[in-house]
Amino acid sequence: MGKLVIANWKMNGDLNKVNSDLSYYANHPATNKSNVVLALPYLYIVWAKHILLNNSLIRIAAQDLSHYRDCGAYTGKINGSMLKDAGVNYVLVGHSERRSLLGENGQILVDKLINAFDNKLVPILCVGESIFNREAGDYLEFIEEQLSGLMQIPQLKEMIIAYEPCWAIGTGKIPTLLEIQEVADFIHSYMQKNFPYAKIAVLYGGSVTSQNAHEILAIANVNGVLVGGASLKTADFTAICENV
Ligand SMILES: O=C(CO)COP(=O)(O)O
Repeated sequence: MGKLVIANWKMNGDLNKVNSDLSYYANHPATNKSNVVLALPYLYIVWAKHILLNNSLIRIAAQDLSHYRDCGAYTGKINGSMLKDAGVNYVLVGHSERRSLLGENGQILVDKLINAFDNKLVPILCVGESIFNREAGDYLEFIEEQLSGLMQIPQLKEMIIAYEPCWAIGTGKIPTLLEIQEVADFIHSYMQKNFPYAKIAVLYGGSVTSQNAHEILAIANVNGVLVGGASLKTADFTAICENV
């Protein structure tokens, strides 16, 4: 399996954009691949599957799921079984915007991950330090703490960890290649030590562009990229996908 390129549209786009961008990606050899994943707003997922039809290899991710595992009286929530039903393959969990804006952490994230595993979705857990932890030099301890909830998940099998330093998201600032490699190596060895039976991929995210994607994707232990802003422009996202 080649390296993954995952677009996180966040709360952007409309039906016109879904129609035009996905038709374009489905017909472009650089993007019509099973290692290209689009994380769309919930509302557009079923329609996106319709546009992609059966002949497209592109996979769909959701940007979140409920921490309530059963269906029921949870107004506004979306369960893992509904995502599976809609043809979703992957789901983001614990994106730093949700951690900081909505206070998501700890048990809520563990429950979301269990909801994903129980429904055969591959979760993409986002981790990453603030600028304070980076400057204080305790960023690896911080990330280890963010990973520690995984110990509560016996059904952990296949999952993706996205290293997204908060200070690199939407800022145009990006760690050096050695800094990315250090954290990717750290995450791989943590997962190998604690979950030797699991299939793990580690991604980098934060100010990935068509200019820097090539060298980031060349780092051995980086198994792909998670792209925010640059994934909203079809030419830029296609250029990033041309690197894998
Ligand atoms: O948060 C991100 C992807 O999940 C990264 O966003 P940017 O690529 O806009 O920095």
